[in-house]
Amino acid sequence: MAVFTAVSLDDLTQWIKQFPLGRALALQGISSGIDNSNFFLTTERGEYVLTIFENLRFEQLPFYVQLMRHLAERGIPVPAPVPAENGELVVTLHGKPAIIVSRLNGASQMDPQPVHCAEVGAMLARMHLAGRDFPLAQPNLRGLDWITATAPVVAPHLHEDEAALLRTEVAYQAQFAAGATYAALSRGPVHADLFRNNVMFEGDKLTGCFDFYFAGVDTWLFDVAVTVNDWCVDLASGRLDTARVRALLDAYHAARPFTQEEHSAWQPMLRAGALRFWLSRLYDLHIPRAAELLTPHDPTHFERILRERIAVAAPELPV
Ligand SMILES: Nc1ncnc2c1ncn2[C@@H]1O[C@H](COP(=O)(O)OP(=O)(O)OP(=O)(O)O)[C@@H](O)[C@H]1O
Ligand SMILES: N[C@@H](CCO)C(=O)O
Repeated sequence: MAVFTAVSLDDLTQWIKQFPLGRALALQGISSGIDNSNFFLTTERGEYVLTIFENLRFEQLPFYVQLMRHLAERGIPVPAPVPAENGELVVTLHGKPAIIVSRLNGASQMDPQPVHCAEVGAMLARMHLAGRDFPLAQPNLRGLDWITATAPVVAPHLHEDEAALLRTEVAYQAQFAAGATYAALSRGPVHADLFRNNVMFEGDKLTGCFDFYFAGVDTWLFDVAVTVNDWCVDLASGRLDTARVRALLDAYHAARPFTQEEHSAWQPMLRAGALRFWLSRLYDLHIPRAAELLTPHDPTHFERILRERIAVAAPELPV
């Protein structure tokens, strides 16, 4: 659980007046999530989510918040930010940037079947296409620059075989990213963290996705790889489940066909997606931040996935 910044209903009495939401009636800390402080907020107008940003700076937020607004306006089911009376989307709460967004219905599907993966694939492709005319640009802040800078910070905490894998994979990814295939990949705003716990379902129907605070401009294929590595994985072994992979990729491909370069880049991108989350989980485990309550995610899950993606050819992209 993570509520890094404590907030009470009393704290909101005056603060909420800058939003057209009436009085705040109830506030409940949300027990999942490791990056921001999140609260379910009930006001006289309805149900919302209040997020206080613990790590992102004020000037970094317009990208995420405007992207959510942009996508919501184009029919992608994402939380719509609520503007304050003065038009601002991001305001200050307890000295930190904060935002109120609409609350999505539904619940996470933590045991996804091909039908759910198809919904996710179709939505992801639509999201990529809807982001093409988004005017703001910010790099993926967990991209290769971050990976290259962070790996040496984490490496001293690792066993030698893990440190060696980390070094080798960072070098492999740096080399791949310098090549012509990588340069030819389609890119744009990507979610970059579209895990099971960031998507809502009602029955088999996807109702929305949230947690855009790792979004950035990167290759669309990286986003697909991150999504497949989570939605289509056998949790015990790290192997990909072919039926789920097929369902997700076919649905994506139907809305936004994969390119020739993307076929060549698929396996390296699956590795890149695994490396990114192995490293961030290692970082959170070995270099923790102060929090009232924090349960770090298990890094060995993504170490297993990375080793598996290096060793085993993934199902190919559809043609
Ligand atoms: N717009 C929303 N509608 C409904 N529920 C939401 C919404 N935003 C967040 N939540 C709930 O809050 C929880 C935490 O949110 P979120 O995943 O954004 O936090 P986080 O700290 O960025 O998490 P992490 O980075 O670990 O995924 C979610 O699991 C979900 O239950
Ligand atoms: N999805 C990430 C958490 C950060 O959002 C993980 O599973 O490591």
